[in-house]
Amino acid sequence: MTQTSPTPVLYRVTFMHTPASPFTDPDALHVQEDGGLLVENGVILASGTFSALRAAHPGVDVTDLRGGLLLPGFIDTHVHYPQGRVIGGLGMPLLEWLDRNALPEEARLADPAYSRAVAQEFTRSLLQNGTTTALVFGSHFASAVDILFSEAERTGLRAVAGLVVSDRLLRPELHTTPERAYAESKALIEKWHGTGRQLYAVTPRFSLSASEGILDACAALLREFEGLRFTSHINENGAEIQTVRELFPGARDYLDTYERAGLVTRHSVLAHNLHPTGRELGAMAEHCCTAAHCPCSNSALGSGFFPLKRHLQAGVHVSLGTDVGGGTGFSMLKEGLQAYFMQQLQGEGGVPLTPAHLLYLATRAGAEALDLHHLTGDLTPGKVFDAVLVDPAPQTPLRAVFDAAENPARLLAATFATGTQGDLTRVWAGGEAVYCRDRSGAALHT
Ligand SMILES: O=c1[nH]c(=O)c2nc[nH]c2[nH]1
Ligand SMILES: [Zn+2]
Repeated sequence: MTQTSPTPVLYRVTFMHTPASPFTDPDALHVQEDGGLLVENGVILASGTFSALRAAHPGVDVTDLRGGLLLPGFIDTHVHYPQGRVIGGLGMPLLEWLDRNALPEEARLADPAYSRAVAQEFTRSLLQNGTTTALVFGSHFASAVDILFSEAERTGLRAVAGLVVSDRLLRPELHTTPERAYAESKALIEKWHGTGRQLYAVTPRFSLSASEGILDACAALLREFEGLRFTSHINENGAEIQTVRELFPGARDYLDTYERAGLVTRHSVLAHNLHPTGRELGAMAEHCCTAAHCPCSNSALGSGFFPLKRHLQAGVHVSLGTDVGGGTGFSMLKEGLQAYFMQQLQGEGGVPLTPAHLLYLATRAGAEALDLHHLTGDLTPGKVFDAVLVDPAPQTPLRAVFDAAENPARLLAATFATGTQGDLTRVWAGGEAVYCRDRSGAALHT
């Protein structure tokens, strides 16, 4: 990634963010109309009204973004790098979808030329959608994961990613051994963990495809290296859960297959968790791990409704993920809206989500899940300037709402309800403009 400019810039724009959680703090949403954000060396130095910041910093260059709405860069906590080209495999439950749709494509990433093209599409798709940090489910091939990290670092995406490891029940070319999984992961960790914006996540695909030996190899890596993250899948689909039960007769439940290997910690993010037991929720809360909720995928694969209320009541942290390609695209706006829909559809059993909840789930909740909230996830001074500008073009549905809005809260609600990638015109990662589109629709970066 190119160096950030050391020259300070004062951004003039209405901005919103959630430095706290609306699930616990009714005043979590901060709205600054005609705001100012002073950014230097990629870091936010000061924030407030534009007039106050202008008075305090009269000589600083101003970038005028009035007419738009600035939000923190989105944080997608579950997205599969090798699945961008198989979005849209509708009409199948999880295990059939894996066999017929996802795994044949994942096998193609053995070819470095193929994986480079896919990595470029993937990083571009995330940044164009305003996602500046992602917990990425990598590839089964170490060469493809190396290429992903180099593309992420080149484009400015903060990727928390790793080699996906499995040793049974997928396809032979996607299987490895505990020894090879350990050795290849270690080499990637030594090269990429903490390099630039990149971090490493130890990633067994799911217990269905992982022997105890490979889970132990994952645990050895977590013990050996500081600050690694851990991610996998859990409790997504009835047939999957039943198979895991048969494969681990000694385990109390699905979570226990990871827990007894020492894989469930503050740095663990488990995707889905649609069908948890009370014990699993209690243990997840105790270990301070996160459930990544992926509502578009859950709908597309018919996997079920996410029991958000039970997670919150148990004290389990929840973040949001697109789960491309089980999910339907890279938009965290669409994902937030689908989360809202699915809670609405549960009636009394659902949690009524406000636009503040959706913004929190799409930004700060992900930063907390990844233990990166000291760096990103909101726009308070001291944070890195990871941000996205919503600035709908004239004569578009969202522009009509923006122009008519009587208060800024309407802007946020409408952004989630009807905003698309086409309404996002600028994205910054670490203060650097990593995506920029002019009013004609021409992409100027990435
Ligand atoms: O939604 C999912 N997508 C996947 O690729 C996958 N692999 C295991 N379990 C999974 N669930
Ligand atoms: Zn997934």
